[in-house]
Amino acid sequence: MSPTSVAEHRKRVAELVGLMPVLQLPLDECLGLVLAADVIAPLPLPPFDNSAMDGYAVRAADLAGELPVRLRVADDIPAGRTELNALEPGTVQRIMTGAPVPPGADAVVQVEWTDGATDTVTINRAVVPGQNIRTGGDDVRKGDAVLAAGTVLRPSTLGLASALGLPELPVRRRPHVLVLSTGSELVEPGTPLRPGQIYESNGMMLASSVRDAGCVATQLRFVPDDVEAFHQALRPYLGAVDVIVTSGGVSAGAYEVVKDALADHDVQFTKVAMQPGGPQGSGRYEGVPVLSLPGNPVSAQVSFEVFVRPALLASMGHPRPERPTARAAITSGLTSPAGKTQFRRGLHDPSSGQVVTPVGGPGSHLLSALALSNCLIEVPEDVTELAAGSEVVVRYLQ
Ligand SMILES: Nc1nc2c(c(=O)[nH]1)N[C@H]1C(S)=C(S)[C@@H](COP(=O)(O)OP(=O)(O)OC[C@H]3O[C@@H](n4cnc5c(N)ncnc54)[C@H](O)[C@@H]3O)O[C@H]1N2
Ligand code: MOO
Repeated sequence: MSPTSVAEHRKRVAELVGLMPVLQLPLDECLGLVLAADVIAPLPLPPFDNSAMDGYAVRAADLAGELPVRLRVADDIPAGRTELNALEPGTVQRIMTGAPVPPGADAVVQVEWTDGATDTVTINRAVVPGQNIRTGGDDVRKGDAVLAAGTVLRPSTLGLASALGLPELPVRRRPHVLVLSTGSELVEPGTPLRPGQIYESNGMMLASSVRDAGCVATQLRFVPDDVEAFHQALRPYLGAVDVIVTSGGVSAGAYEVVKDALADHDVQFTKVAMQPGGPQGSGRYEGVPVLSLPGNPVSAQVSFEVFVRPALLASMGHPRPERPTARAAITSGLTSPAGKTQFRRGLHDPSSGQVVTPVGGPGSHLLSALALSNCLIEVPEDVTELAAGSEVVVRYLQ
C-alpha cells in the first residue's frame, strides 16, 4: 500500500473534525475564539460629547478678550453625571475627564491653565471651539460594522464589544477533546518507577497542546493494553466530547490496543509519508471523530502540530489555522529519508539573520530536543540531503 501524503492526511483530519456549532457566549469566555457574524454598533462611541481633560467647560467666545479672565463656576460635572444644566454665557462649569459636556459649552480649559477655584475661576489661556472635547461618534458611528465575522477575539476586540454594551458574542464553541494514552509500561509521574516502566508524558503534552489551541481537554491516562477495557474506558465520554485523540498502539507490534480496538470500527490505519509520525489512524468511533497518533513522544507531538492543531483551529472558524512559517538557512547539514517529509526540530531566531539551528537528531524518542526547540524544520519528500546554509521552511511551534 503506498503511503498517504501529508497533505492528504491533513485534509482527511480537517474534514473529520468539521465545524463547531455557533452559539452566543459571554465575553469572558470568548478570548481566542472567532466571531461568527459581523458586529453592528448599537450605539456610537463615545456615546456622547465628553471632556478629554479635567478642567472647565466654557464658551470659547468668553475667553476671546483680554486674559486672564474671571468667570463664575456655575456647576460641577463629575464623570457619570446623567442630568446637565445648560451653560449660561459668562459662566463656566467645572468638569472632569469623561464627563458629558453641558449644552452651550463648546470647549474645555484644562485645570492647569486656571487657578483651579470652585466659586469664581481665573483662566489664563484661551481655547478654540472644540478644544478638549471628544465628540460623540468620533471613534465608532452607530450602525458601523465594527468587527467582521472571522475576527479572532483578542483583549482589544473584547474591550470594544464591552464598550458597545454587548454582554455576549456569536462564536463557534471550543471543541472538547478527550486525550487518551495507552500502554502497560506507563506510570504516573510522582509514583515509583520499576525496571521497564516509564513515566507517561504524551497525555500531558497533548492535553496542553489542545488547551494551547484554545480547546477544552480531558485526559484519560493509563488505559490498559486490553481491547475490552479500552471500549469500557471510552464509553462514558461518547456523548460528551467532540474529538478523541489517542497516542500509542498503532504500529506493527503484537499488542496494539488502539489499532485492535478501532480497526473494526470506522477507523483507518495508514502510513503517512512523513518522519516522525508515520503510522496514523483516523475515522469515527461511535460517530465521534478519532485521531490515533503514534506513541513515540516526538511523533505524537509533531502529528498534533501537523494534523490536529490546524483541524481544531479550523473547527472554530479560525481564519489562519496553520502556524506561521518562515524561510531560514540551516546552520548545519542534515539527511532525510527518501519519499518522506521530515520534520526536524530547530531553534530559529529571526533577529539573528534568518538562520535555524537543528536541535538533536531525527529520533522520535528525543523529547528533550523537542523541548528545547521553537520550530519544526520541514525537509521535503524528495530531498535526502541538505548542506549547511541551505534554505528550509520553518514552522513555528509557539
Ligand atoms: N515493526 C515496526 N515497528 C515499528 C514501526 C513499524 O513500522 N514497524 N513504526 C515505528 C514508528 S515510526 C513509530 S512512531 C512507533 C509507533 O508505535 P505505537 O504508536 O504503536 O506506539 P507504542 O508502541 O505504544 O509506543 C512507542 C514508544 O512510545 C512510548 N510511549 C507510548 N505512549 C507513551 C506515553 N503516553 N507517554 C510516554 N511514552 C509513550 C512507548 O513506551 C514506546 O517507547 O512504532 C515504531 N515501531
Ligand atoms: O514515524 Mo515514527 O513516528 O518515526 O517515530
